[in-house]
Amino acid sequence: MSINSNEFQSESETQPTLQDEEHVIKIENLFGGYDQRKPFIHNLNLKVKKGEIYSLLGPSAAGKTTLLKLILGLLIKMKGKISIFGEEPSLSLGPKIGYMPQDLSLYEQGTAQQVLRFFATLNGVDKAKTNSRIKTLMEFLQLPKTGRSMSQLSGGQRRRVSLAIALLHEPDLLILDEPTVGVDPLLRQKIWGLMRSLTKKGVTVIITTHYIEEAIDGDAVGFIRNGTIIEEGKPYDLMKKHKCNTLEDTFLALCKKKDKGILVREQSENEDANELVPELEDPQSVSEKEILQKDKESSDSSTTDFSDQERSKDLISEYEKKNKDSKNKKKRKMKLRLDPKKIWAITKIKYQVFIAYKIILLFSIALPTLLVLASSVAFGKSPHSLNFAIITEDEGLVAPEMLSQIPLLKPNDGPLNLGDEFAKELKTRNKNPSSILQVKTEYKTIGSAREAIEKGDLWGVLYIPKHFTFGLFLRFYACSKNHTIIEWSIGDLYMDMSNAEIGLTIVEEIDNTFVAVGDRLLQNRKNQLQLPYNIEKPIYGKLHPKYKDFVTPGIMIMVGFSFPMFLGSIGMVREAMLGVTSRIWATGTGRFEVVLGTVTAITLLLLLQLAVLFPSVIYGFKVPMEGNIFYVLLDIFSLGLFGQSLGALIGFLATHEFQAMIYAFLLFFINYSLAGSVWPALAQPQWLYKITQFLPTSRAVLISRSVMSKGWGFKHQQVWFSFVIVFLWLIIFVLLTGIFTKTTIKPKTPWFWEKWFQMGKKKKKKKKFDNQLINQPIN
Ligand SMILES: Nc1ncnc2c1ncn2[C@@H]1O[C@H](COP(=O)(O)OP(=O)(O)OP(=O)(O)O)[C@@H](O)[C@H]1O
Repeated sequence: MSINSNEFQSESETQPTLQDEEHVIKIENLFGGYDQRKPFIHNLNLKVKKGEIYSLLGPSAAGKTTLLKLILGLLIKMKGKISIFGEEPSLSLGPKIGYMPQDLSLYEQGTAQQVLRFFATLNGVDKAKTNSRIKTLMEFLQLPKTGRSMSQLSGGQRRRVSLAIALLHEPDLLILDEPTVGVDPLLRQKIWGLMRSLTKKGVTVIITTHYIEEAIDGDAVGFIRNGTIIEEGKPYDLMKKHKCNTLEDTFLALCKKKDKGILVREQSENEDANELVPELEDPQSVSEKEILQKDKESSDSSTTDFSDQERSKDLISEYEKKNKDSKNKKKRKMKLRLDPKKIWAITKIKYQVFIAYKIILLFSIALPTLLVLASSVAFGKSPHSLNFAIITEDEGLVAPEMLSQIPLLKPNDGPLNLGDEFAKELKTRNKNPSSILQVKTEYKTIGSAREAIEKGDLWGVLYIPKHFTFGLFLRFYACSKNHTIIEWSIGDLYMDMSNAEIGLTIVEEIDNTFVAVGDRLLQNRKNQLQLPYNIEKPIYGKLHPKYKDFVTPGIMIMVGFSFPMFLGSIGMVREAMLGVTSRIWATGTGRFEVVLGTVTAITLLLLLQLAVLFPSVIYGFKVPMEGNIFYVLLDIFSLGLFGQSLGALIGFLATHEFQAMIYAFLLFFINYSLAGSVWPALAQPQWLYKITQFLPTSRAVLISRSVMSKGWGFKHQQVWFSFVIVFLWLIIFVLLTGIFTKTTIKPKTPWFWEKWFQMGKKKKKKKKFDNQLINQPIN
């Protein structure tokens, strides 16, 4: 069933709340744009009456979108006056305005209905009305009723969803940036019919369009070129005035007159300042090509009539002063608006994005658990199956009179050969394929074994010399100090030490083998070689601690911190790039509502992650949990919030997802390596340790480790003090997030970069100047 504009109109219950002010939009001497040093919009004046359709017409890059953003308060003006409904542009006007941006500025996930419902909530439309409005608008705009996601709709259908959003809450003012692009002629007519019927009810419409001729149906037209309105008036009046049959010709004629005027003025100023400027009779004498070229040049260089450096400086200082004044005023007026419905709508829409990628969502929930699993499987265990050779040339001790001098040796043992004993013990200890060493017997000379190490076939070789046993006998029982004898009693260990962990493991195994041989031979005095102290049952931890018990709290904290940081930053940048952020601001949704909605969404995800992680860690991987689990939860949670606020700041600073990813990676690796998560922080140089102990991540790792392996709680100084540090960081960063997350379009580059670049430029200029001086020929 198709619905025409009149049917739609009957549904509409627009009750304009306007007083009878004549002008809904009034702009005087406006300067503003993206670059605060070169305001693209300059000296612009415009008036839109209540209940009229005002068409803003101009070539590409004329400043139409920039002007609309200034009207909406999404860009900060530098000078001049903008009044909408008699007020300065502000968020509180959001519900009165329906905005359709030029770009789609919508989430690609979720169905058209879901997206419409989201914006209806942000615009304060109640539930019952939302459904009927969505139904009517979808029928009117010929949108498919099937639950297809936005990404499956055609370009034109998506733009119609975008238009529907602007119309949803029956606003008093419609600001439509090219609403008829991608729409067939029939529907275009319908849209104009709809606008006409809405204006009859008091709604005001400001529209930009590329189809200049469709503006003939509007009430007023403003021709914009190079950031300023060159003429405005009623369409037919303008056509009549410039003796043209179409609006397009009128615009061209106007441009030609203006250009000719400038050319003639410039010429006359140059030739004779007193000569009269001739009246422009024939605008056709300046070609269209010249006009387009001129427009192109001015938009490329972003220069405007207002390009004079000195004036620009005045403007900036005026702008800064004004900004300060308005900030002071705002401070007094500022009210914290927190609408739970809006916050929940933002949380829900974020989930729509997650849910669209189900596999990724499941993976995200399981991610911390998978990381702990990977680390407990792969980290902290001793290396094994290491190829190792032993070459012994030991001739042993054969003289019985010598053997009898060793009182602790078992009698009638026959000749003693410590080299053989050692080789035998080493093989016995490492007989399984998964033992630490794989003892290789094929190497007969030390040269061949060393060659094998060089080739990477062996990790090491132990060489036992010819008089090893004899040398040891003389050294210990005859107490010989002779250098040669001592040399006889020492074997040589050649190692590939390129992998420290493997090297140290082999050395430890050789040490243990020597002790085992000694224990076996000195059987009457077992433990003769044991160190003179006992390691008692540890007060905390286990006698043979596992690395996974150490590393798990660290990994949990790092995931709890970094995941929200990555998700927050990249999500924010993506939304800003899509234009969703400014569209949300335009509905009048406050920054804290957006921040809280996002935080809730990520926090819910964090909760899901913890719900999977904790049982797996405690029951699956058997990591000890000696203390109260609540402290660990609180710890990860606080760090998660900290990660989110850091992510929001990154989102503010970065202008591209790639940039956000680099910032986030940088912060992740700094924290990963300095927080003591996978290696004790006490291994750091002392000066660094003193600094890193104040990182929130270090403190969080310390808390979780203390609670999990020592059972400490709040009463313990280390725990409460660490929580204080974590909370302090959290508060500082939440405040910074609030300050930086502005409801206006963010600067292209962070202010400190800009300062840095300026300093660089100044230095370069100075250097150039110095070079010029140096290169000056000396007369
Ligand atoms: N995000 C931005 N940052 C910096 N400059 C911008 C940005 N967006 C637009 N501009 C510049 O501002 C000027 C006016 O652009 P604007 O988008 O307002 O033109 P427009 O009249 O809407 O053009 P079109 O009809 O092609 O959309 C152009 O020179 C453009 O390069």
